[in-house]
Amino acid sequence: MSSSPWWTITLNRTIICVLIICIVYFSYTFNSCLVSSINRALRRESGQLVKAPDATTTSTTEAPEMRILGSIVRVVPLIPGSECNDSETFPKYRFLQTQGVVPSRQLPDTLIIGVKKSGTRALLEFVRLHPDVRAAGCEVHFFDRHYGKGLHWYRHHMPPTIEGQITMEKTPSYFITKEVPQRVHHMNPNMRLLVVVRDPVTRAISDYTQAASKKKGMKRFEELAFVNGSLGVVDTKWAPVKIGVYSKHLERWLQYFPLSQFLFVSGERLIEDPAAEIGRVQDFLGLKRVVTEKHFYFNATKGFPCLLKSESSSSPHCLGKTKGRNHPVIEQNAISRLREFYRPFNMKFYQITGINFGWP
Ligand SMILES: Nc1ncnc2c1ncn2[C@@H]1O[C@H](COP(=O)(O)OS(=O)(=O)O)[C@@H](OP(=O)(O)O)[C@H]1O
Repeated sequence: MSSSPWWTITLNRTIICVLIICIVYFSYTFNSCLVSSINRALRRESGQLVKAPDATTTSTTEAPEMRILGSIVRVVPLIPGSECNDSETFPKYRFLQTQGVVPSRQLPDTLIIGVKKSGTRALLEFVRLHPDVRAAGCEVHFFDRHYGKGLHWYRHHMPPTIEGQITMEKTPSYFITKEVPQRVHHMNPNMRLLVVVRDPVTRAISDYTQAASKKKGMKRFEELAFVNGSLGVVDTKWAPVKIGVYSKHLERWLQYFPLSQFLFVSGERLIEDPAAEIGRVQDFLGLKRVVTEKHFYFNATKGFPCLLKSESSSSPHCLGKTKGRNHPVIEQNAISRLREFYRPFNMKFYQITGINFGWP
């Protein structure tokens, strides 16, 4: 009887080992995917998840479904923090809990108060890469819409933190809502306030583009931005125009907070050089510069900086498709007229903040 040579036996054993490892790996991966998607579905059904009112909501509801090995799986774009109160599940907290450190929810000590369509989502997603920053994923709207619900309600919408971590929230409408500065001051007079600003003309067009994407048959920008659509008198009552008068809104905030508690972030620089702008933010918050150029890459298809990894995802990803929309072409006369309108307000804003944002 001829016995097999030793190398065939070794080869067979190696093949069997590799096969076993593969089976274990695939069944583990499949099971964890299945369990997490079942969990998500159950939590969604039981109404525990409050959806973000901006991009993230849109992306989640539009996410296509596909069938994998008989299970229906929803393909959710890689947008971090798309759900409120999603933070307990992060492994770092599970580890800390086993060490006896119990994270707890705190009221925010830092707010991104605006400005709408200036890059507030990008700022939040970039700064929360820092391990000492924890943020509510969705816009909580406590100080403008839900103030009557009280601080207990507000705190519940914050992510759990451990000592030394910053709790942050962003709701861009805070900047322009009259009652908000006083309410914030009443809760915490030492609140740190981050304000992202962008050329008010581009901002107005971005705001209009968003509104037009939600409402079919909307009038042209030029018809809405001017009284009687004549390109003569700017309609300062139209929200996309009104929001861009930054100096007026800021003056209201300055009645309650000193300038030293604000950091003004350039929306343009956040796109051109995100690492530099996030560096300023980290300095302002007294954080070590952990988020650097190594965290970003420029995605040529999207035309924007994107993240190589984030708090909730280890793979490269960009903000959702409602960030970085194509704007309609606006008549040059209308743009020039709006620039003329904003110029004195921009100058005032530069003077108050001590920063020349260089808007044309
Ligand atoms: N990295 C990156 N990726 C995509 N988009 C980026 C980024 N950085 C800044 N921006 C700009 O952010 C604009 C949207 O601003 P906001 O996030 O403040 O909008 S919102 O108020 O929360 O709806 C969005 O405006 P639009 O271009 O008009 O869509 C972008 O210009």
